[in-house]
Amino acid sequence: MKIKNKILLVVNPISGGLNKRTMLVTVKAEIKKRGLQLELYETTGKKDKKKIKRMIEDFQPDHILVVGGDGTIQLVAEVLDGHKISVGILPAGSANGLAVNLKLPPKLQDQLKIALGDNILEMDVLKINGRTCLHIADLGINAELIKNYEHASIRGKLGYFLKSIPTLFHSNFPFNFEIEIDHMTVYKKGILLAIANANKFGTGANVNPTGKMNDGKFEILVFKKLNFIKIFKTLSENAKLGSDFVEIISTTQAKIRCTTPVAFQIDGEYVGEVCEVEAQISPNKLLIAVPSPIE
Ligand SMILES: Nc1ncnc2c1ncn2[C@@H]1O[C@H](COP(=O)(O)OP(=O)(O)OP(=O)(O)O)[C@@H](O)[C@H]1O
Repeated sequence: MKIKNKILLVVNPISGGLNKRTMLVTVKAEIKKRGLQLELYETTGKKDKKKIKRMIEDFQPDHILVVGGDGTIQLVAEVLDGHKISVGILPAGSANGLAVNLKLPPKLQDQLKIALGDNILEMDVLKINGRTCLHIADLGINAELIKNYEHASIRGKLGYFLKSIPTLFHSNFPFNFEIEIDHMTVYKKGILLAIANANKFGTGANVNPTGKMNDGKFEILVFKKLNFIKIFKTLSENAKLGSDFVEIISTTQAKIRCTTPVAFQIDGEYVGEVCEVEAQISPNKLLIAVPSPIE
């Protein structure tokens, strides 16, 4: 395992609506205690990629610690595309979908041990319509919910639930999906088509229980109908979802077309309505610190 001497700490000061001051005191104290060199970068929302790239060239870090939500981790992953620098996450966003999938613990001290530890996962990264996806993207009803939730005044799971009621009434589901994989085309009808590198949505729904983040593949999940009991079951760790509820296709690349524009989200961020999506596994992995070795 590569020795970590130089740590670049990337902090998003606004993510999750949290004040990071106390958190940063703890993080800096731990880095000092370990005798590591530290450089801090605070994101501004403007030209962050370019500025982080320059810091990497100047400081030559061995490891990057990210304090932020999924958007900040994506930003760092994009800067690191092709680099062999590892990343540790200190989740500080509103949903923290990647942290949920990596099973990171809730306490900062435990997160720090993992984020500075030696268990590094060579994680697959998806490129979807040219954007980076680290855990789950989807077309359909969940993306519509995320779009409405972004404008909601009540945050958290309650806000998501309250927003779901009008969304379900106004949605045009089911949608017609044309899925092209290796020159073979299949047609599916469903309420939601997910493109999953990981197992869970940020809300904890375990929709892809057998998916692995380091197998060089992703899953296309087509949810056929709106079955609230089955959706509720996905919140259990060992959810068994029959093919009458969800159909799963494992692949390395796919083109998906819809007959009408459908709401689309990547890693919990609403992208817009699209008719065509192209997804493939990137040749470059993201080296990410995880709680225990993952085969
Ligand atoms: N200093 C800043 N001021 C305003 N916006 C910022 C700043 N730094 C970063 N951003 C914006 O923050 C967004 C990324 O936030 P991030 O996804 O990390 O947190 P979040 O939205 O709270 O969390 P999650 O994705 O887990 O729900 C990007 O849109 C980026 O442009």
